[in-house]
Amino acid sequence: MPASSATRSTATDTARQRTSAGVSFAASLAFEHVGHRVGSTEILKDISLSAEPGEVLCLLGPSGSGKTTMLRIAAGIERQTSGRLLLGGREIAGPDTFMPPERRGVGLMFQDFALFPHMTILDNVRFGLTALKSAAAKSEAMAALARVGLEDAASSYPHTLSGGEQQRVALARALTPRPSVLLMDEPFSGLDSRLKDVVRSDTLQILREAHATAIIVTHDAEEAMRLGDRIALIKDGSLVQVGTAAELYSRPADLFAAGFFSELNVLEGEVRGGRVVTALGPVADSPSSDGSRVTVALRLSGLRLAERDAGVSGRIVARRFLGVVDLMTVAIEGLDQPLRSRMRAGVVPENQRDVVVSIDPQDVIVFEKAPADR
Ligand SMILES: Nc1ncnc2c1ncn2[C@@H]1O[C@H](COP(=O)(O)OP(=O)(O)OP(=O)(O)O)[C@@H](O)[C@H]1O
Repeated sequence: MPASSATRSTATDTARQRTSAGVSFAASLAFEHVGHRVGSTEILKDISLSAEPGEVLCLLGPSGSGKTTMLRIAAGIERQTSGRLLLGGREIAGPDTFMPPERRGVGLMFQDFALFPHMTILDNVRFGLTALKSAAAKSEAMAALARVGLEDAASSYPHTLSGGEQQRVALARALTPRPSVLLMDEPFSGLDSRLKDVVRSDTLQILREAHATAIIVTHDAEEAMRLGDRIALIKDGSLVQVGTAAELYSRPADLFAAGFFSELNVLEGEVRGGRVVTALGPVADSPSSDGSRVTVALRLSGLRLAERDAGVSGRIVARRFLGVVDLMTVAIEGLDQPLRSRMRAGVVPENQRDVVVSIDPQDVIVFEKAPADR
């Protein structure tokens, strides 16, 4: 009898019970100067990027930046118009080469999971194992279900499973043929936010156990930070920056990259005597010569408001309680636009309007070039 989703163990329980996957077929996947054009539209521009064996690489970028197109090219569903693609160092697509999708050993998992509704969970998982005899395929598929903690759901149908369970079945199905690289397009976007956390950490653990190379597309910076060994930030078909979460957060390549990882106040600054000076006073050191114009990004958490202290005077013009923090908008003399601050809730008394504004140097990022140059 099929197990009902109510009697099945939770994702957290199953994370403990799962059998571990001794799969190790990871390969590197490299884009070398890949460009893609459809008619007169340039969708990808000279992308060079490599996912190393066993690495989880997140492709992060706004809607329409070209992330899905990169996955489609990697899978062989689409052929790039310039550049080369290498799998384990071997060219699989280039000016004179094109290996068809079924020979690449690259797995694909899309956001809607795409389970076949009329097939049992077991049949869904063994669907990709056409090369194996029936008994071997069944035991491989059962092992894959055990890996995601859903052995007892084998004879159930997809609609009886929760969103998180369906996602784990889709992951089992994608991993069963032991792809050398697994490509995942927004795999958690259909899950509600509480379930997302559990399923994401389960997925990461399963990918680690399988030693799989994975490229995961997301438009959510926090998701990329949680999952990726490295993050590749894409904008308008170009690679903006690639690095660890800490590198992208602390040393963003430009204002766009900085704004993708935190909400910002943006100020104009000028270098005077080796210091960047803004309407909030000196905010950072600078190697640039006196008189250079710079752009200063200040994370909202770095704008401190106090009743009294050293700093410039400001007036709170709007305030919103967000639970852990208060989001406050503060007008400052000499600045056309008010600035925003996120501070621990209640630190600034509710009736306080006039405040002293100072900054936390850790939350200041200086861009030496003017935004127009970017
Ligand atoms: N076959 C096509 N013909 C014309 N334009 C296309 C084609 N495929 C993609 N595009 C365009 O290329 C751009 C990149 O699309 P892509 O789906 O790769 O972006 P994305 O970053 O994955 O976006 P999303 O997060 O919204 O899925 C978009 O502007 C899209 O409209």
